[in-house]
Amino acid sequence: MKYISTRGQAPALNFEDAVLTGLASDGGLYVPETLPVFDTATIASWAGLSYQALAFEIIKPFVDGALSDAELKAIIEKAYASFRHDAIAPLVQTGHNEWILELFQGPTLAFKDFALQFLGHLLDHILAKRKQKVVVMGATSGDTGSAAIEGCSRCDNIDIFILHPHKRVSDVQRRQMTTVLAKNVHNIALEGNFDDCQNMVKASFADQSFLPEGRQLVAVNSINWARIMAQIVYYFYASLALGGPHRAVSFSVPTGNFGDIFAGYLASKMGLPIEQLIIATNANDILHRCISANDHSKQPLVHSLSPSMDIMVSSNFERLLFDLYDRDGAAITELMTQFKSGTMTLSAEAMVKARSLFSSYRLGDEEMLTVIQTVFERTGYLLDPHTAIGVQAARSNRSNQSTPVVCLATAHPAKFPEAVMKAGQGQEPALPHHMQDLFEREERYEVLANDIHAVQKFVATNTRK
Ligand SMILES: Cc1ncc(COP(=O)(O)O)c(C=O)c1O
Ligand SMILES: N[C@@H](CCOP(=O)(O)O)C(=O)O
Repeated sequence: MKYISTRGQAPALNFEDAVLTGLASDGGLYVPETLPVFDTATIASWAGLSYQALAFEIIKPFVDGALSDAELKAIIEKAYASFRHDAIAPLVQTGHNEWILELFQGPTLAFKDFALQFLGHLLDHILAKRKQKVVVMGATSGDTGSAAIEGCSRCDNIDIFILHPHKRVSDVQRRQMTTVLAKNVHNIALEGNFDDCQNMVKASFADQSFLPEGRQLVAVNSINWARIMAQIVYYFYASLALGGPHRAVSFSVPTGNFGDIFAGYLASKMGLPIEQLIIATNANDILHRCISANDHSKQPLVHSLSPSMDIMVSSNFERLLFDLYDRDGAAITELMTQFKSGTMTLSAEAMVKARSLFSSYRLGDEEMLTVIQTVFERTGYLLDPHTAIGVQAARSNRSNQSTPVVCLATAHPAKFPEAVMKAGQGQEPALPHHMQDLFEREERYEVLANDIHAVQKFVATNTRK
């Protein structure tokens, strides 16, 4: 299977090179040239498989022989061994045909562990085989960073640099990153917002001449195809548990960089019956404005109580646009150039296609707190702020009460005690056992100005010889 760029100019790559390359040389994102499509009988035959066994079936066609079956199985086993629940992604019912898919049972308590545990072991395998050392550079609004550090820090062939917006992530999120004192792990608190961090990472991929000789950058953000690929699995897993593929299921997805919901879109293209994909946003609602009113204009970034979704420029939306524009790389290049100046307008045809599967919703902080409160009062279930936005989006946008709706619980509430306390839940949600001493651990991070030269100098200086 070949991987091609959404902008049509970069060379097509095989799986291994697509994983190591991250951003394409023309500024686009890699996507598979064709998708595997599974028929109903095949999907039905997967009912009852363990999460790991299902992951093998879904990931194997994308890997396309780059790993033997035994190697792929071993990577999957290692990736999910550290999850705290045997179901890996358990479902909990919170209403009539309404389900929460708990994606926070991994080591860093967010859905990012699903892909980053996998990617960490995959990189470990590929780099050891190639005897290659790389530099990982990633941007985080709070969750990708710790999951990437947890996934990659054990790999001696990697030096990892994570940029987070200074003072804009929760204390738990920051400490999950900055208390890892391994010599190959570096945290940069950037005096800017998440979009600044992400821009800087993308610009660094475009010109890597600042790196020491012989090193290349590898992406841990969802610009890396392997991230998206691993996230497709849980859409199939949830659907199979609720009667799929003989019954359609809808999904409500708290959305920022559009990676998670894009994985759901791919699941539907691969044959999984999905009725609705609901894009749930906070006050940084560019995707909601785009789907509801074809208004894809940048607005000043708002700091919300769901900080991981404080994102204005959603990387993976470009991957969807590529499909909406019939995979025309030139059209995407033109759109993205237009967007650089602040806004872009989608064609009427693209809007019709997008709306045939996607709907959207926006929820501000105050309403989000009410959702946490009311769901807790009725069911005893404590939502994190991001998941709460997804739950309300599901309740507001569902077109069919007889279709199960699955709300993706993207983080554990203990990562956001401030918001949960504001919702009036009395006591702070407890951190799991392995994080009990998080606030006693020593921290190490560097505060840097929002200046690409300062950041690149820091990366170059701290990359091990
Ligand atoms: C807790 C949480 N929920 C939702 C999101 C949004 O996911 P995506 O960026 O894949 O749209 C993120 C980060 O992006 C997150 O950390
Ligand atoms: N919410 C994310 C932002 C980065 O998204 P990614 O999926 O592209 O890594 C975070 O927590 O860092």
